[in-house]
Amino acid sequence: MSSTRIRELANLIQINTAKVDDWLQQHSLPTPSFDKDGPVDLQIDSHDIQQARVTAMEASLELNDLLVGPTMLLRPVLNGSALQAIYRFDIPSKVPLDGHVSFEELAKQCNLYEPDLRRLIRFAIVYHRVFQELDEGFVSHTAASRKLVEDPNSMAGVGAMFDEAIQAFDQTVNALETMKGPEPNKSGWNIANKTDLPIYEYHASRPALARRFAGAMATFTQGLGLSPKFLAEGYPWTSVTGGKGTVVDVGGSTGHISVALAQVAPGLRFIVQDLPEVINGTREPLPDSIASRVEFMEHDFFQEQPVKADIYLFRQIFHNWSDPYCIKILKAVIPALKPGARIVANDHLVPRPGEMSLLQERAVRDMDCIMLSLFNARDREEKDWVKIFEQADPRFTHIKVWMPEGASLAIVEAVWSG
Ligand SMILES: C[S@@+](CC[C@H](N)C(=O)[O-])C[C@H]1O[C@@H](n2cnc3c(N)ncnc32)[C@H](O)[C@@H]1O
Repeated sequence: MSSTRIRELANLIQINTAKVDDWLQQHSLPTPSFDKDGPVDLQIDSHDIQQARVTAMEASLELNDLLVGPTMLLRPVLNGSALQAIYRFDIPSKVPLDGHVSFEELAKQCNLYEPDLRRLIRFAIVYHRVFQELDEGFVSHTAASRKLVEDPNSMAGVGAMFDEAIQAFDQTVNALETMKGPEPNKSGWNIANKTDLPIYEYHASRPALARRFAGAMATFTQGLGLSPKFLAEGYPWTSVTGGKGTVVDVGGSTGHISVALAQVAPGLRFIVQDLPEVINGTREPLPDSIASRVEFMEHDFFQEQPVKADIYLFRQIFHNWSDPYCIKILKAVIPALKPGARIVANDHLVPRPGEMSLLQERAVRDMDCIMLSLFNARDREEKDWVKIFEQADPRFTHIKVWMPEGASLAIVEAVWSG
């Protein structure tokens, strides 16, 4: 098998970590650990061993970045200004896909002071691997920055995260301190945007923001374990419906999930419901093979559900709302439910401590805290899911929660026994 960069890095990590470890043992120094009594600093006074330590650290960072991949590298670090500027001034489209552009020229095109633009770009280069500077003073693309040119949803994701969400994180503790209650307009996002409107109502009169948010949703479903295939393969769509029937994709945004599901369940019809500004905004193009089975409909899920269906899918909906609002959403579906109809939710499942790997648990805690900052809402543990169904109506029965193999989102199912 030929050597690749990732194998080379793994070797570097192996060799240099062994050098550090041998040296620490020879000098009877404690091994690094997160234990309460573990060493606060590694006391390495040998230049060579210090060098081995740095080599192992850098190789592991590069290996991490290569294995994580460009999409995930576009996610936040502590300072979001570089990616915010890249979004705000649409910098990726100003860098030629082949060749390069000077900082001076780029600054002119963005109407920015060149030293400021240069430092922001250099931050993005080292933190996000967005752009590179192969010749000093000249900017060219990397895979991540090219993705921002070629994939408008990725660019929308950067905008939603760095030109909207990150400002809400800053205000979250202020919101917790000064605003009490379950309402969706009591969040850090509300303080940051100086508005009493909840985020979706605020977006309603700002179609560009609504489109950006919908585009961001579509790109964030490309993360590890978030592919629609986990929902498509992890739920028995065909057996539950006898192979034909209707699925309402409530809050289905661009329809990207229904498009994926329609491909695995050829007998099912899908109705994607969302707010008017989303339904009339960016829509997923429908492949010919499924176009006749996927429809779009304006519907506010706090109003009575107008469609009688077999399954009502709520993917990443309930985590945008606090419990009393989730209960209202469920109650609004009840008039349309026939016995045996299913509610299927697809959301993160908050684990008990230690139940998931560190990386998985970080992803869930990350999303849970984003829900807090933007919506004054939350992700839920299994018992919380059971509780909201029981509180909405005791005729929701057979409540089951499971995690498809490799998925990041759990499937929650309740059957209407009405
Ligand atoms: C987090 S996104 C999830 C989108 C999609 N289900 C997915 O999994 O990608 C939440 C969606 O709920 C929609 N939404 C918010 N309030 C709504 C309401 N009152 N009625 C219908 N849809 C709403 C938003 O427009 C958005 O598309």
